[in-house]
This record gives sequence, structure tokens and C-alpha cells, in this order.
Amino acid sequence: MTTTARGRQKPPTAQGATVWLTGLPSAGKTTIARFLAGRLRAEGHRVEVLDGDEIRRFLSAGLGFSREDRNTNVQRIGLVAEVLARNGVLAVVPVIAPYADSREAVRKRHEASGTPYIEVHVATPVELCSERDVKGLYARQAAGRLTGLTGVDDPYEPPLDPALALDTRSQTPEESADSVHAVLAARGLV
Ligand SMILES: Nc1ncnc2c1ncn2[C@@H]1O[C@H](COP(=O)(O)OS(=O)(=O)O)[C@@H](OP(=O)(O)O)[C@H]1O
Ligand SMILES: Nc1ncnc2c1ncn2[C@@H]1O[C@H](COP(=O)(O)OP(=O)(O)O)[C@@H](O)[C@H]1O
Repeated sequence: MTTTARGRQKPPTAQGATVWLTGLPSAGKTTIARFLAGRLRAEGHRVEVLDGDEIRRFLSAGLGFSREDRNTNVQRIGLVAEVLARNGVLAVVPVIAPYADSREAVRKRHEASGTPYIEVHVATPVELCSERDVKGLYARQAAGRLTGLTGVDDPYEPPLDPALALDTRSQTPEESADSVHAVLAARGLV
């Protein structure tokens, strides 16, 4: 804490940022977000994880997986993340965000307020994602019980210029989270 001229205590200024983890289902977004958030909290940062599944239960309840609905979902999450980040929180966002133009709009929202925005591609190949198949979505798609699965029969447009692309084939979740942390550190955000 610093003390102002009038003797009042002034809280330390915290620099917020949004860290968006984009990638296919089962790529590792949620796992990396949890490890990263744990480390950042232990270091004393204010952190919020905006989990895609939870957001879809409340803020985006009723939205499906059409292009339009996915875009609406991503813009809502982008708005919340930017508000949090602008106010000193590290907002960690493990959300697929399959369309480049949706992600670009979120980036622009952050740029407009001068709020740091870090895009991380969790670049796990679809073959490994479908082996991991944490929620059984790939099996359901293969069995003909689900259509429109990102990366299989629905588009995923990989980021062309992410701040970081993670190869989770050769890393533990903790190592992946540490790589993201290193990007934040290099930018003076932690
Ligand atoms: N058709 C289809 N395609 C992709 N994902 C699907 C689908 N149906 C359900 N799910 C599950 O929805 C979870 C949240 O999706 P997101 O909000 O991150 O998606 S999006 O950004 O709006 O495209 C997403 O979570 P993750 O597995 O953590 O990525 C999926 O498990
Ligand atoms: N380097 C890594 N980073 C993240 N997850 C990994 C890694 N290596 C293996 N995994 C495993 O992959 C799975 C990813 O699941 P999850 O994080 O739920 O994916 P998503 O949120 O992208 O759908 C988990 O079982 C996790 O333990």
C-alpha cells in the first residue's frame, strides 16, 4: 500500500488482462486454465476463470452451437472478460471461440479500452482430442448422435498470430500453464 498526500491508504494498482485459451473440445483449455489460475492466485493476483460450460448454463442459457449462437456466446464472454480485466482482474477464458472474426471482435473491444488481451492457441490435434474425449462428444459424433462438433463436422479456424501456441502432446498441464505464465511475465503483467 502507498499513502496519498492526505494520508489515505491507496490500494496497489493491479494490472488486469484477458488470457483467452482457444482450441478444440478436449484440447486442454479448462485444465490449463485451472493450473494457471491456481498459480496466479498463489502469487496474490485477482483471478476469474470464465468457464465455457458454466457461462452456457447462465449468461448464455438457451444458446446452441450455430455460428450465430457461438458468436453471441463469445461476444458476451468477451464483454465480461474485458470489464474484469479493465478493473485489475486476470480473466482466464477457456472457451473454444472457433471463428476468427469473433475472436477479432473481442480483441478490438480490449484494444479500445487499452486492456491487455493475450490469445493462446491450445493447439492439440483433433486426433489426440478425440482420444482424450473428456466429455464423450467425439464418440457421440462418431455414433451419429451429435452433429456440428467443432473440428470434426463444424469449423475451427486456428489463430494465425496467437501470443502462444501450445503443443500439449509434449507437455504436462502444469508445463503448459507455466508457458502461459511466462508470456504474462514477459509482458510485465505478472
Ligand atoms: N457441437 C459442439 N461443438 C463444440 N462443443 C460442444 C458441442 N456440443 C457441446 N459442446 C460442449 O460445449 C462446451 C462449451 O463450448 P464453448 O462455449 O466453449 O463453445 S463456443 O466458443 O461457443 O463455440 C465445450 O466445452 P469444452 O469441451 O471444454 O471445449 C463442449 O464440451
Ligand atoms: N499439456 C496439457 N494441457 C492440458 N491438458 C492436458 C495436457 N496433457 C494432457 N492433458 C489432458 O487432456 C485433457 C483435457 O481436458 P479439458 O481441459 O477438459 O479440455 P477442454 O477444456 O479443452 O475441453 C485432460 O484430461 C488433461 O489432463
